[in-house]
Amino acid sequence: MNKITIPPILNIAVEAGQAILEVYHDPAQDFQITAKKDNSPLTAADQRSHDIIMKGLTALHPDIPVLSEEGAEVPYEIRKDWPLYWCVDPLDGTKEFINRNGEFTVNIALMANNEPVMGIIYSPVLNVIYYGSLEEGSFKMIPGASPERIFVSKENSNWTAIGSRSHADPEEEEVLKEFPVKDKISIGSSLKFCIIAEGKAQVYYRKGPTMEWDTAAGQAIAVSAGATMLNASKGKFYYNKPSLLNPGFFCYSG
Ligand SMILES: Nc1ncnc2c1ncn2[C@@H]1O[C@H](COP(=O)(O)O)[C@@H](OP(=O)(O)O)[C@H]1O
Ligand SMILES: [Mg+2]
Repeated sequence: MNKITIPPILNIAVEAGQAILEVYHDPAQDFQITAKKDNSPLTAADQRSHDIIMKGLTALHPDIPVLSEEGAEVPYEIRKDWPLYWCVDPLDGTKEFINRNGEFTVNIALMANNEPVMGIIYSPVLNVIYYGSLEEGSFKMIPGASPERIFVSKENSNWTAIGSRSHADPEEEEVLKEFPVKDKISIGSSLKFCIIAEGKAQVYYRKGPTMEWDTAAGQAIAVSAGATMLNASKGKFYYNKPSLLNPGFFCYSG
């Protein structure tokens, strides 16, 4: 097996993000929206990003399987025995992409024994990469520039909560009362985990549904920067479940 290192994966994420941007900035594109099973919009950009990531990851690591939102469904009976796999969301924040507000990301996570151990998130519009591994910590980088190490906030009071722009649940406010929250901000996509990782917000509570590929890379980056990820009952947050639908969760500083 080839040694797994982060830099070539960063290049794949940036290449995928640039392909997304070509669609995003094309004024002739009406995004060819079709309905997926969960009714979220599917665009040409999702598919282009998926193809680049699949090609890139399988060329680098032909022996590591890929579970992608845009890939074929893999039966639980097969994936349950994977010791290592990539969990990929080629374009997270499709609603934000369609609304052209820039809040979408490319997400690649390495899963070892069903835990996110490495994560890469690229925001094509911001042209910023967040990445991290449990071994080496988390970083923020403009492609081609030097990476900056990032850490969660050490703030004990005056917390900022971060939540979904398009899928917030009114009951989230209630649960957030157990944290010292003073402010609330909303943003689309896995950027929420990155903002926790760089200490600009302290808690992300999500009541409503997400899929495993929405959280895997973000969890790896946030946890590698010092955050805690728990399910909504404060238990362990599991991956590679028979259903890839996530329960509610908390991701918070410390
Ligand atoms: N009813 C539902 N069932 C499953 N996942 C849902 C969902 N509604 C939203 N999501 C997930 O929430 C993600 C968006 O989160 P956010 O609102 O934080 O940006 C979506 O990612 P995609 O945009 O990649 O489809 C989608 O996977
Ligand atoms: Mg997603």
